Amino acid sequence: MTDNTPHLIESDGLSMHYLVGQRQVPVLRDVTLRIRAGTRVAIAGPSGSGKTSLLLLLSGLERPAAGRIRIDGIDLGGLDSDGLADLRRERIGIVFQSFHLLPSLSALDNAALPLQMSGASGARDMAADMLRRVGLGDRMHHRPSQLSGGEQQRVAIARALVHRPRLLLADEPTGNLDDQTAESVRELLFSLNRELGTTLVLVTHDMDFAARCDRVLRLHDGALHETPVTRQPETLDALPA
Ligand SMILES: Nc1ncnc2c1ncn2[C@@H]1O[C@H](COP(=O)(O)OP(=O)(O)OP(=O)(O)O)[C@@H](O)[C@H]1O
Repeated sequence: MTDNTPHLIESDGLSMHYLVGQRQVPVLRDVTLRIRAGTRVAIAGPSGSGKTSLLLLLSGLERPAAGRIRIDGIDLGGLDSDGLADLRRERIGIVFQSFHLLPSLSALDNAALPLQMSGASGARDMAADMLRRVGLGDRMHHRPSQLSGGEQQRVAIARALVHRPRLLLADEPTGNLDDQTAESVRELLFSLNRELGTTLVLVTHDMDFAARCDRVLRLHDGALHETPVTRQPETLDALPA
């Protein structure tokens, strides 16, 4: 990967607010962002600074009040809600802090769900392959209640990656896990980034986790600042812009 690697995410002048009654509460202001394909980027910042809101914009689950977002060259502003759903189905995986698994389905059926919903053939085989990659080859037929928190988060990661998206957005993916389990999920996310080339954008309060990414972006009062990473990046020839 070099400075010539294309940008997977390009955003310019993003602003966003929530409406509380009649009042507009600003959340993001003039956020401009470039993230190169295949890199690992952490978004840090105090509680309420807009981290989750930024992920919602990048996934097309919310729309900005102003500004532009391109994912993999596609302008999100030009897509209607079906188009945004297609974009997510094809190119984006999302992992939340709470795992959002369907309790009545096995790990295999949970992981296969996005592919089954889009009518893809071989959904269960692809889900089984992804569950093996996340170390759950022997837990495929367990329901979420029969799995540990770390295992449930692995199922959620397998589900987010089963369609081989170019971009994985993860919102506090280790926030609900004990230290040891959190470390295994961090390792897993980094190894999948290396193996599959998936661009990883993660929101985290954990600065050790953030420091192991290629870049750390910090949100403060809705504005974005880059924090230099002091270590040598593991996967890049040069730090991406
Ligand atoms: N649906 C909503 N309606 C109104 N205000 C909202 C809504 N969602 C979030 N907010 C407000 O927007 C601001 C940013 O929220 P956001 O969840 O993006 O922050 P965050 O940095 O992810 O916080 P945390 O680290 O606590 O998860 C907060 O002040 C929050 O109260």
